[in-house]
This record gives sequence, structure tokens and C-alpha cells, in this order.
Amino acid sequence: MSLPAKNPQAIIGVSLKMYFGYARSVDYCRDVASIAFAHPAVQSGDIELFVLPVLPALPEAARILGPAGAAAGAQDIFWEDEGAYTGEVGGRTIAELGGRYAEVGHAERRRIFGEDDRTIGLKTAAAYRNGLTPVLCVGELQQGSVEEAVAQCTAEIDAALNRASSLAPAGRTIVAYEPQWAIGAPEPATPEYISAVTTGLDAHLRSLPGQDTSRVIYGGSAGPGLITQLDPAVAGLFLGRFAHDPKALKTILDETAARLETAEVAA
Ligand SMILES: O=C(CO)COP(=O)(O)O
Repeated sequence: MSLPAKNPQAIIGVSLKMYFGYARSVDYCRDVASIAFAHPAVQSGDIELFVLPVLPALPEAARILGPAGAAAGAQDIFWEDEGAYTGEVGGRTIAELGGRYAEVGHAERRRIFGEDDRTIGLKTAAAYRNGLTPVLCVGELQQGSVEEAVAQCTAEIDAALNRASSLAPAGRTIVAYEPQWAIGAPEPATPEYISAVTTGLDAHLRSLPGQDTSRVIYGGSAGPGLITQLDPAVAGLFLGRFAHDPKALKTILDETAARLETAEVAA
């Protein structure tokens, strides 16, 4: 078993959304665990790897991924820890089930479930309070200029973190920059655009109190071949459909490790 990553240099996350049921999610996590176990950069802690399955699969996913040096988390979190909140699951339970991450504010939750800055801030606080790393999703609705995207995403980060830090001591945050127009699309945003927006978000995020170890990753139709084209400000990828094939995930891990080696040689 590898030690938990203290200072990972890259982050690769997968959200299975509601694509896979229980059995297929567990099978997928087994495949990911074999890949992680054999992957030097995951074992050394240089790459932080996590999977967010459908919630009922979380305990089994955590049991399978943990010994392989990876981790599991939830795709959502309620903002209270317990009480009369029918149908919700709080951070205390997510942590009890072995979850280490809680995704907050995904574009689908903003659009379909009406989540707004207030609820996203409360959920981010709930993640911190329960020792979970929030995966805070931000992203502009429509494609425009880099400056417009940075302004909108910075405002979303500030709204979430200002509210969260008024309620719970801030912790490390993974910001997933996901342009809404690039989610579920045939192709990701261009590498130049992703790099430029993320560079702005990374500088802003890490200047905030308590966020110096926080990082920004990119999501939105990301898959093999993308990470090697991105600026180092992009710490990794938040994957959806294009990680459903475990072989594709392995390729992405290999590319991420190669990129770290190139960065070391250049330094
Ligand atoms: O929303 C995403 C990850 O959370 C990205 O999903 P896709 O890569 O399937 O577009």
C-alpha cells in the first residue's frame, strides 16, 4: 500500500455521474485499482487519483481504491451533517463510508437542480468541516473571451470560498474548471484557451487565505492526448465519458507522468 500523497504534483479525477449502476461502478473501480497499483507515479504520490462513483458504490469503491493508492468520493454533499433532510446525504456519512472528496457545484447540478452560489458555498463548508476535499466546479455558460471566462469563474470561486470560510476553517480545494459549453461535447476546449483561463484561476485561487496548496484541474470532454498540450498551471484533469474505458484512463495517467518528468527535466 502506498502512503497518502502529501504534495501531489498532478491530479486526475473521474466522475462516473449516473452512467454506471452499482455493479459496473464496482467493476470499473477494480480495473482502476489494478492500473493504479501498477502505476509508479500513483504509487509515489506524484499523481493524486480519485473516482466519484454513484453514491451507493462509494463504500466499496473506497475499499477497492484505497489500498491501490487511489481514493473515492461523492458527486454531491448536503450542507448539514444530520437531521430532518429527507433524501439527503451529509459529509459526515460520506466520510464514514470512506469518501475523501465531495464534488460541489457541477454544471449539471447548477442547471438541473438549481444549485446557486449560496448552496454551493454551504456545501463547500460542509466538505471542509468533515475533512473532505471539495472538488469545486466552476465554468462559464457560453464560449467567449478568456477574460470573460476568468471573471465569471473567479466570481464563482470567490462566492463559494467566501461563504465557506465564514462557516468552517478553509482547507485544500480542488477547483475543476469546466466550461459548461465543453461538457458532454465531442471535443474539449482548445489547449490554448484552457491554459489561459486556468492560469488566471490558479493565480487567483492560490492567493486566497488558506488556499496555497489548492489546484485547478480541467474538465469538459477531456480524454487521452489533452494533458500533454496544457500549461503546467493546469494541475490535471477531471474526466467524464472519455475515462469510461480503463485503458484510456491508463493512457492519461501515463501522459500525466511523462509531463511531470518533462517538467522536472526543464526545471
Ligand atoms: O462534467 C464532466 C466531469 O465532471 C465532464 O464530462 P465529459 O467529459 O463527459 O464531458
